[in-house]
Amino acid sequence: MASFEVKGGTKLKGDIYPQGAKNEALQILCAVLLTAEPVVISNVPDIRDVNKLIELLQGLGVTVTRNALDTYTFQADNVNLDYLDTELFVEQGRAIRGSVMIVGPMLARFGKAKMPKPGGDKIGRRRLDTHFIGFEKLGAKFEYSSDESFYGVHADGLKGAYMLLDEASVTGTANILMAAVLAEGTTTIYNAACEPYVQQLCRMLNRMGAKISGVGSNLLVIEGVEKLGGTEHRMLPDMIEIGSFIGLAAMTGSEITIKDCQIAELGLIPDTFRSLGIKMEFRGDDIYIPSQDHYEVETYIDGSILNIADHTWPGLTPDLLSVALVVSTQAKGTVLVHQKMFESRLFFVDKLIDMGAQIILCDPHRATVIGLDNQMPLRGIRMSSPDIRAGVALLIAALSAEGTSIIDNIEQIDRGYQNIDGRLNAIGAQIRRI
Ligand SMILES: CC(=O)N[C@H]1[C@@H](OP(=O)(O)OP(=O)(O)OC[C@H]2O[C@@H](n3ccc(=O)[nH]c3=O)[C@H](O)[C@@H]2O)O[C@H](CO)[C@@H](O)[C@@H]1O
Ligand SMILES: C=C(OP(=O)(O)O)C(=O)O
Repeated sequence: MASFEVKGGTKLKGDIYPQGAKNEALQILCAVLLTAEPVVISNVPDIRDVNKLIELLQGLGVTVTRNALDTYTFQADNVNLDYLDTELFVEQGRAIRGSVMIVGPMLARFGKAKMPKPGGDKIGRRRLDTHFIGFEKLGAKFEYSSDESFYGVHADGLKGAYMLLDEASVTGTANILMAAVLAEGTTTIYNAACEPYVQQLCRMLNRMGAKISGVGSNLLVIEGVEKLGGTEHRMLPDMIEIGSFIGLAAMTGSEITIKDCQIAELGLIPDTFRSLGIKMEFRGDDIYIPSQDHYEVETYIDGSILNIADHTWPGLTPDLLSVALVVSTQAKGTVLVHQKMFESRLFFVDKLIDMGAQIILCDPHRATVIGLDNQMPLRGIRMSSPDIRAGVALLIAALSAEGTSIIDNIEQIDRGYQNIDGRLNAIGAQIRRI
């Protein structure tokens, strides 16, 4: 288990480039299984979860060529279905959440797929019913072994169908979509998730020859095709990383320019941080955050307390609530943070309380943060990162704190943030990997 030693209290200054989007990458990489032709993907982040998925694809027989640091060619012309029965596959599948999205493409192209209960953050219940109900609607037979926590599907041929998803699951929508593109006839997915990750997947599949309309909405209509071909795809910058950098700049009083953000794809993210009083300017496609000693939380028109809550897209992604919460600890004012989707994602606040933050955890989903207005800096402590986003929130807290902090279990941060210590040290942070 690796740790970060973080010397806090230093202002950072300079330009930083966001990596390619982790959650998009996990979908896009699974989509390479839909064709025997080469698929070239660029802006691939060099992070643990993505690298593990690439290893899994290699295990399945996909030829992977690294053309440049962030660019790969994938060719799935010799997929080995027996690999699904190996212990290595089970181990790789269990390690990451994104592995579940091999099921849709495998089912569509080879008529069968199986999957151990996937990994990912332990942030509450993470059911997969939406995925498998969707496959069943397309005509697949579903089997579940509760002893081994193994999910399996098989079909002689998928048939298009109408479905109203029981929840707008991000990975569920991607998975069903990847099965439906090769199904016979028309599939309609209503209550589809429409995060930029899913929109990007739709655009890529259409370039491969799929016929998907309604991209960006919660009603996707897919005319099945017989075959898909190769394509080239570039990943969007990681919107969660961009939000994390905005929070980091505010909390440490740093002047930072986040480069090439594809601002049009960020939805409510900039305005959410603005509502905490954080100033920022859009300069072309860069986000410039000036050094600010104070930031004051907005209240609503009727004077009531600001509420930052997650929602399916185009609402605020749940993956940024931990960062919004940590930034609120030094704002002027009070914020109610409401994590609706996951019930175990706010428990990390006990570490912030140990550092001196004023937070009341109302229940597993809600925390009230009473901002300290930079009158009392947080104190460095030893802590452990429970999940990827809490981990980065703790890193931001440690960079703002007086004294030295140790953050253990940084493998969680490495799951989704590429060389975060190196990149932040380049603009003045003092982070040592120990
Ligand atoms: C690899 C990947 O892409 N992971 C992301 C993906 O996970 P993932 O696709 O696993 O998450 P889902 O969208 O399926 O669901 C997330 C949680 O929200 C609940 N839920 C979801 C939709 C809904 O309408 N109502 C509802 O209550 C689900 O029950 C679940 O507890 O989307 C999540 C929600 O944006 C993000 O936190 C994860 O980072
Ligand atoms: C919850 C997350 O990831 P995963 O779904 O891979 O666990 C996340 O990216 O914040």
